[in-house]
Amino acid sequence: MNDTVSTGTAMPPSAALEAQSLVKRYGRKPVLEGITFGVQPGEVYALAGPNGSGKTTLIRLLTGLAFPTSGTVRMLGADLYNGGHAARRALGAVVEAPAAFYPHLTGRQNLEMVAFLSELQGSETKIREMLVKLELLAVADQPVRTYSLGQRQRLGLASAILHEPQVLILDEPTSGLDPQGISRVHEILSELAWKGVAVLLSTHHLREVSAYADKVGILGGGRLLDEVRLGSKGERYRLRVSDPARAYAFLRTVPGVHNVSLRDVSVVFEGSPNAALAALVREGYQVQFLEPDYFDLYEYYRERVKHA
Ligand SMILES: Nc1ncnc2c1ncn2[C@@H]1O[C@H](COP(=O)(O)OP(=O)(O)OP(=O)(O)O)[C@@H](O)[C@H]1O
Repeated sequence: MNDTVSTGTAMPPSAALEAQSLVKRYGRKPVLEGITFGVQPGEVYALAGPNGSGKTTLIRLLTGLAFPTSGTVRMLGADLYNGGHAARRALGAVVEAPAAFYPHLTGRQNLEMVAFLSELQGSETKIREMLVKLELLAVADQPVRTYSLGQRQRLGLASAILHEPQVLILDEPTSGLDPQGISRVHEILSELAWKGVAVLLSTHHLREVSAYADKVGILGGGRLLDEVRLGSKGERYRLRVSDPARAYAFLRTVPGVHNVSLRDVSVVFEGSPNAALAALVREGYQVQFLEPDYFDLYEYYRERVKHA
């Protein structure tokens, strides 16, 4: 496993969204087998997994659209299945995107309907703000049936976050969006997380999501195979040097250089690249290259799913 990430399924008690030992069977067919994980306030958690691994089923359980065979889901500490209103009030969600809307009503009217149903105060201003944020103002007064897929996706997100939920759950929020739409959604989700919202999304786009997710849960065969915490990028370096085994041992003694490891014929470390380079050159090593060591989530995922 890559050194820039850490894994584990331990769940601190302060998670805004907590799934505990979730099992789902259809008849005798097991779809999810004992899923336990949590999403903290301010965290973006991406669920990844091959087709049929159970992402949509898990999202349906987490949003109360389906019931588990056993296990619990808590939203801000309230039980989703028995706690009723308290848990659901905290939740905003788009499951099976794009969300369903009244096609003959305009985008604005659809949001008014959502605001009415969730008894939102001051909704006119909030709806306008949301239309601006999601870049839908120009089409706000057109019927939704005339919207493109990207516009529907953004309207779905608008309706999910209109009541300012503390937990946001989205099934593939960027599928069908163009690059500009994708980065707009990223910005919005990052901003919500920054404000303390716990965001859970499912995705097939690992390289895209690794740019802004804090954690990735890898589902495979109905189990949570791994959780990957994405480290701060650009702090690790990799170098190729003559006699890497000896250089590895030497770098471990250099001040300002830490967490040194040997990966194949490369030496990987954290800390100051200048300190490492100067020390190696001073000792007579020939350094062929030194570069930032970016963690490739996609490659890691492929290996993890292959060996599951
Ligand atoms: N209502 C159902 N009855 C029986 N089996 C079901 C039902 N819903 C889902 N399944 C099965 O559960 C498994 C997981 O399906 P799910 O849709 O959750 O996977 P997914 O990871 O979301 O897949 P994809 O990436 O293709 O969307 C599949 O084998 C699917 O056939």
